Amino acid sequence: MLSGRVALVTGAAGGIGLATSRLLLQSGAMVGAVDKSSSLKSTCDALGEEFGTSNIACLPCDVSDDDALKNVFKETSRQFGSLDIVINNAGIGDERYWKKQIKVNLQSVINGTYYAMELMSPDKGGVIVNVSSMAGLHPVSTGPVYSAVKHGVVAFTRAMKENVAEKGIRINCICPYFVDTTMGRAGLKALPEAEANEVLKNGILKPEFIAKGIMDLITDTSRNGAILRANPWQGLMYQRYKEDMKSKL
Ligand SMILES: NC(=O)C1=CN([C@@H]2O[C@H](COP(=O)(O)OP(=O)(O)OC[C@H]3O[C@@H](n4cnc5c(N)ncnc54)[C@H](O)[C@@H]3O)[C@@H](O)[C@H]2O)C=CC1
Ligand SMILES: CCCCCC(=O)CC\C=C/C=C/C=C/[C@@H](O)[C@@H](O)CCCC(=O)O
Repeated sequence: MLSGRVALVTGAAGGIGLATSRLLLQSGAMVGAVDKSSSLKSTCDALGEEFGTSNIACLPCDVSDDDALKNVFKETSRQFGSLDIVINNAGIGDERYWKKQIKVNLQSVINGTYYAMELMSPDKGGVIVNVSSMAGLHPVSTGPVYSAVKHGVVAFTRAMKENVAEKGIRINCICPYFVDTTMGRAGLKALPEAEANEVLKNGILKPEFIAKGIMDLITDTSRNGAILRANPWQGLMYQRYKEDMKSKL
């Protein structure tokens, strides 16, 4: 389905980013895997074993370092000959380091979007998917700065739809509920008991389910500026805004 397409995934060493990288490779894409984790190399080696070493580029990088992020975007395009898909996924969820949250969870998404616009070819139908959170739609008292930056990811994605469309690119966003990853488990642990029990009652999503939602945003060429919610009781569902209703009248 994505044969010959080139993707860059940030936060690819684990969790949602790893699940998304695997699904992209299974679908025939080549993947530039970006992460600051020391486990990135072993992850890429394993993916190379399974999908072919020529289809994966291991690109260590701290996405909050603007120049380093720009370099891995350029390297992905250089190594594979183009850049068609960008998944701005890397993120942290720790209010003790709230300034770092702003840099990792929002600044890197903005930078990644602009770098993608510079490198994507206007006639190849590029697509950017930004990973926000349910906290990007519903403020969470235990994560005020996390909520703020994730709201920013949603707003930035929606605000950029016309700007990217001028370059033949689409930009979309996914907002997951709790997902069974390192961050998700830590976030759950940090909740007051009653709230944690509520989350467990609602259910925890699998990273592979979010990867499928991201794939939908990549392959559905009708979607630009779309906000896709992912929760255990409704599955994948597009957020509706009044301009969507107007356009449907
Ligand atoms: N797990 C969950 O419950 C939810 C997660 N999300 C979002 O999904 C995205 C992925 O999170 P998960 O896979 O759950 O977390 P995770 O912690 O399992 O994976 C995040 C990956 O990003 C990498 N990373 C973190 N900071 C980085 C930096 N400065 N530079 C490069 N790589 C960096 C980590 O090394 C890790 O491999 C994040 O943006 C998160 O906010 C959204 C909603 C729910
Ligand atoms: C600080 C670390 C957070 C861990 C990673 C996440 O982002 C987990 C998800 C964060 C927030 C969840 C918010 C839940 C809100 C509920 O009150 C409910 O109203 C959600 C409604 C579901 C929907 O709108 O689809």
